[in-house]
Amino acid sequence: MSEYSIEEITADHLAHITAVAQGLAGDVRALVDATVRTQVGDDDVAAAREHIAAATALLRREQLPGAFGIRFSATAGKRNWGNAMVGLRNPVAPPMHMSYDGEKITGTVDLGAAYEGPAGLVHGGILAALLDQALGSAAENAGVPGMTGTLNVRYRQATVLGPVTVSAWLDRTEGIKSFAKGTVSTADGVTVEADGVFILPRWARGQSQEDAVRTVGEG
Ligand SMILES: CCCCCCCCCC(=O)SCCNC(=O)CCNC(=O)[C@H](O)C(C)(C)COP(=O)(O)OP(=O)(O)OC[C@H]1O[C@@H](n2cnc3c(N)ncnc32)[C@H](O)[C@@H]1OP(=O)(O)O
Repeated sequence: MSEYSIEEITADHLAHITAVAQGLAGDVRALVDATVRTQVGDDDVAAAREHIAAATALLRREQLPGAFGIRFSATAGKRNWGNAMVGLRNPVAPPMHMSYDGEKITGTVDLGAAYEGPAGLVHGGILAALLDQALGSAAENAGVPGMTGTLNVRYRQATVLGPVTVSAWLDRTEGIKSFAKGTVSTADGVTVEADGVFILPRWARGQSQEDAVRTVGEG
């Protein structure tokens, strides 16, 4: 699949482009938060829009033909920098920071005003997306990656905007199907529970486990 590619880069270049991408995405995230919460008058909004249009035109000077995709390299491992939940250069991603402890995955994320659903609370679709990512990554991390087939989400109590922790782990596998579970927690305790089935797509079946992780995996 063309969205997965090999791109060798040096460690120095990786450090440089990481810093540039994180800086830009962070600035745009701050702009989104400022946009949701601004109370300035029309003139200031008009002036801000001119600046934003100029910045957009600058960035449009040179663009990828499509999405970032998922890139592999010996130095950088896997780069899913366009990912909507964890992508390092994607300002839409909150982003969720993932850490790995054996087969358990922990995602930490601070959800601000841009992720609101009910007043002061996190949008349920955002929570489902974070869980989809974490459960899928748990399956991938355990060496049994797959596309989300089914994701069941149970919202046990409201999730207040602010810091949340997403936990995920592989429950079991059945052939090409991986079953993962996870939770979202805040200071209030567990707010959401999820379980999902992740299925190796037909085109990836028969590959070695290593190849499957490099061509199906995303987390
Ligand atoms: C990848 C690592 C990811 C890391 C991070 C992930 C975060 C992001 C995750 C995503 O957002 S993935 C994008 C959302 N998901 C998709 O777009 C998936 C679209 N669907 C497909 O690609 C295929 O339908 C799928 C790979 C899920 C299943 O492939 P097939 O339709 O060819 O399945 P097949 O007919 O061969 O059935 C294989 C087994 O899976 C079962 N199955 C099929 N579809 C299912 C389903 N949707 N839910 C549960 N089980 C399902 C099916 O019953 C059967 O079970 P048994 O072997 O026990 O008989």
